[in-house]
Order: sequence, then C-alpha cells, then structure tokens
Amino acid sequence: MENIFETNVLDSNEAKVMDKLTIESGIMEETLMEQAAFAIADVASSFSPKKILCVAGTGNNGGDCIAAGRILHNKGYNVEIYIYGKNQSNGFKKQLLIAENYGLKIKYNKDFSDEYDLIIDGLIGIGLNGEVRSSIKTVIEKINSSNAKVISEDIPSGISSDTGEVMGDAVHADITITFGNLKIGQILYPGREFSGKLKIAELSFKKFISNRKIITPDIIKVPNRKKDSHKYDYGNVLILAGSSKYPGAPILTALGAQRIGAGLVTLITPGDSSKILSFEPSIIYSSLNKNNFEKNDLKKLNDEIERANVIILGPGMTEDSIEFVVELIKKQGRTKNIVLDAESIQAIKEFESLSENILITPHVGEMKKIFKNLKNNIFELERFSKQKKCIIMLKSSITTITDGEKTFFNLLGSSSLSKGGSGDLLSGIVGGLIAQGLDTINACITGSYIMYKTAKELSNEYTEYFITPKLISENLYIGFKL
Ligand SMILES: NC(=O)C1=CN([C@@H]2O[C@H](COP(=O)(O)OP(=O)(O)OC[C@H]3O[C@@H](n4cnc5c(N)ncnc54)[C@H](O)[C@@H]3O)[C@@H](O)[C@H]2O)[C@@H](O)CC1
Ligand SMILES: [K+]
Repeated sequence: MENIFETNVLDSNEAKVMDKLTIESGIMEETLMEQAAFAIADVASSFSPKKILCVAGTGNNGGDCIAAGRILHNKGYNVEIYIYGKNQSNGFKKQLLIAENYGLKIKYNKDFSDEYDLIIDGLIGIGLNGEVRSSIKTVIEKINSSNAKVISEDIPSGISSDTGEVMGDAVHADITITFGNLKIGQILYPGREFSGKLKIAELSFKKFISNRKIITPDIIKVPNRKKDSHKYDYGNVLILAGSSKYPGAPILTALGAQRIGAGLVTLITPGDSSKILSFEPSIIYSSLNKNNFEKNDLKKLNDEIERANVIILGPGMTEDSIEFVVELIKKQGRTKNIVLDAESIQAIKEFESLSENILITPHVGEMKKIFKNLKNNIFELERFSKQKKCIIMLKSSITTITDGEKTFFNLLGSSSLSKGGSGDLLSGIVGGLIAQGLDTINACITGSYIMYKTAKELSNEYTEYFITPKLISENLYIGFKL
C-alpha cells in the first residue's frame, strides 16, 4: 500500500457524508471530480499506454472516468470511452457534455475489442446497491479477460465498499485509486485482493474523522520502562490454560507475556507443561496434575487470582474446562482484566453481557461458534461487541479489534502466522501489555502490531514457511523498532 497519510477507514455512508460536508462548505462537486480525474490520469500516464479504454458507468464514478479520459486525451493519449447503464447522475451528464465538446469518441452499451493496453474502470464506485446486474457483469468479465493493465477508480467495480465482498462479480484491478480515505471494502478480503495496489488521492475533502482506523506505527503505545523500577511495576500475569491433551499451547502464551515485558508471569496448567521451564526458567509454573480445570479449582487458585492484574484463559484448554471459566468470569469478570482465548471463548454464551475489561480473541471459526450469522461484516462485529459489552480481537488475514465504538484493522498479517500456536502467543503478548498498564484496546493494537511486524520481518529473511510462533517470541524485539 502506498501513500497512506491517512489512517481513517470509511464505510460508504461516511464517504457520502464527507462528500456532502465538503460540497456544503463551498467546494464544488466538479472540482472534486476534476481532482479525482487528474489523480487517475497521473497514474494512467505512468504506464505509458498506447491505447486507453475508459469503461464508465452512469454515476459519478463514471463521471470521474470520463473526466480522466478527457485529461489523458488532452495530453495526447489515444483514448476511447465506452459507457454502460441508463440512469445518469448530474456529475456524469456534465462530464459527458465536456468530453463531447472536447471531441472524444464515445460509445454506448457496445462490446469493446481487445486492442487496449490500459483500462480505467469507472463502472461503479461506492454507489453499488446490491448484486451486480447481469448486463454490467458481462462488462466486468470482459475487463477481467483482457490483457490490459486495469486501474479501478475508488473501488473495483462489483466490490462492496462496506464489506469487501464480491457482489456477483468484480473487476480485478492492478491499481485502485481511492479518494480522500480508505474504504472498508478495500482492506477486507476478498476486496483487498481485487484492489491490487492501493493508492489514496488526496482531494480537497473536508477533514472527516472516522471511528475506524488502520493500525499504523503512530498509534502504537509501548509501555514505559523506568530506570528505577522493580518487577511489580510491570504487572502480574496469570495464565490458566492447557489440558493433558494440549500441553504446548500455554507455553507459547507464557513466552509471549514474558517477552513483551511483564514483571511476573505465572502459568498453571491441569496437565504437564513443565517444559516451559527449559524455555524460560523465570516463569512461575505449577501443574494441578489432572486432565482439565474444574469449578472447585477456583478456591485452590484464589491467592494467584487475587495477585494477578490480568488473567489469560484458554490456550490449549478443552471444553471440559468451560464450567471453570464460566465460574471465574462470574466471580472476577467485573474486577479483573480477563483475556479469553481459544476454547474458553465459548464461556461467554452463558452471559447476556460482560464488561469492558473482558477481551475475547477468537479466530473466525471460534467467532462463528458464538455468533452463528457472522459474515464478513464489521457492522455486525461492532454490534456484537456493544451488545455483549466486551472487547473483541478477531484474528484473520486482517485482524479486527473493536469495542463496538472504535474499530482498528491490523493489515500486517501474513501466512507465516497461519499456523497453530500463533493465537496462543498473541494472547500472551496482549495480556502482558495489559499487565503493564495499557488499556485493553491499546494492548490489542500494540501487541498485534509488534507480533505481526516481527513475523513479517522474519519472513523476509527466513520465508513465511519457516517462521514458527516460538521463533517469533524469541525475536519479538524486532517489532519494537517501529
Ligand atoms: N460526490 C462527490 O463529491 C464525489 C464522488 N466521487 C465519485 O463518485 C462515486 C460515487 O458516485 P455515485 O454515488 O454516483 O455512485 P456510483 O457511480 O459509484 O454508482 C452508481 C452507478 O452504478 C450503477 N449501479 C449501482 N448499483 C449497481 C448494480 N447492483 N448493478 C449494476 N450497476 C449498478 C448505477 O446504475 C449508477 O450508474 C465515488 O465512488 C467516486 O468515484 C468522486 O468524483 C469524488 C467526489
Ligand atoms: K470503480
């Protein structure tokens, strides 16, 4: 991604509000369109194309496309404009008239040939209103089967700007030039893939602050370390995790909490995870010598729970430990910071609402188990978070963090993280940051950034095949270099 000077991510409604506020402030729509068109024409020229095809719909996205065609024609490029659709917006009509006055060749609803080396896709932008109609689908297929390079204006036609879904069919762009701010549909898959390289063209929009942002280094908050300090200054993490079946997962969680800087890390497992001591002897470890956690273990663990300022539950647990988790949430859920990962997340089904000191860190499969109808939809995730009153970090190729009001996207994910154990490590890292005093949202932002950045940097050297969660934990210092 290039030119990311702005971290806001807008939905289509916000993009329309931003347009409206700008126009009400005195900037004319024609001015914005001309700026958009110049940005497109600049990128188009960089391809040194021999023959350019502008494929325009009849909305303002089409208007931008015709204007870009006219600018390129004026620069001396060989340009043809094909128009598809019926209901013409005012912006479109104005651009059409200007293009005709400038002597451009324009064709309506006709099939185009294969002679172009550059196509500008201005069929549909943020005004897409459902599944793409079949007449436009045919045009999209034609664009995708051509050998020409493709520039999409604002968003590839056919991608929902609110969800990133392909609405029937969508243009596969080499470059997408979006206006003012990123849109949700360009950063979530599959929209991100269809967008190709993303560029933001800064038009004269009125500044618009969205509650959704991508995570960039400037919002990372690494906890301070004082010269005059002791271990109690950096928090006490208690990890209750594992089972006789999965003894390895909690080891990674403990390593994550330790390597991110927590003062004290205590790991208590039902089964035998004592190997942690050979990896990191400074971790306080004990085993309950049984298969799973049970409700009545809470009493035994009372002192450790009281001492902790964050409790991480879940990695390596089986569903036999769920009753224990439910009971712990009932007793401590309003006072302690709790991170629910892996199987322990299922415990929240037992609660109508939780509290904002509870974080759940599901991957998509785990999220669907607690929220059956979840689609690729940020609005639904935000609603769920608000309704359950808990913070969610949904781990996927794009990791999404939300408290229902504010939402953050981590775009640094790579296939080096698509491995068992990555989530276990992340819950430890995030818990370790909460222990050091970061609020939960900032711990998720910073923790996921540091871990994903480390994985990315390591992958550059060792490939995405080779990286393991343990290797990431051992090299976590890399991600601190912002
Ligand atoms: N209003 C403004 O101030 C600005 C708008 N801009 C451009 O305007 C775009 C938004 O313009 P509009 O609101 O006119 O909408 P669009 O032009 O994005 O979409 C409307 C067009 O798409 C067609 N369409 C919608 N849904 C369809 C479907 N399901 N199947 C087939 N065709 C469908 C409509 O028939 C219409 O022709 C932005 O994406 C951006 O490119 C830019 O010029 C910047 C300034
Ligand atoms: K488009």
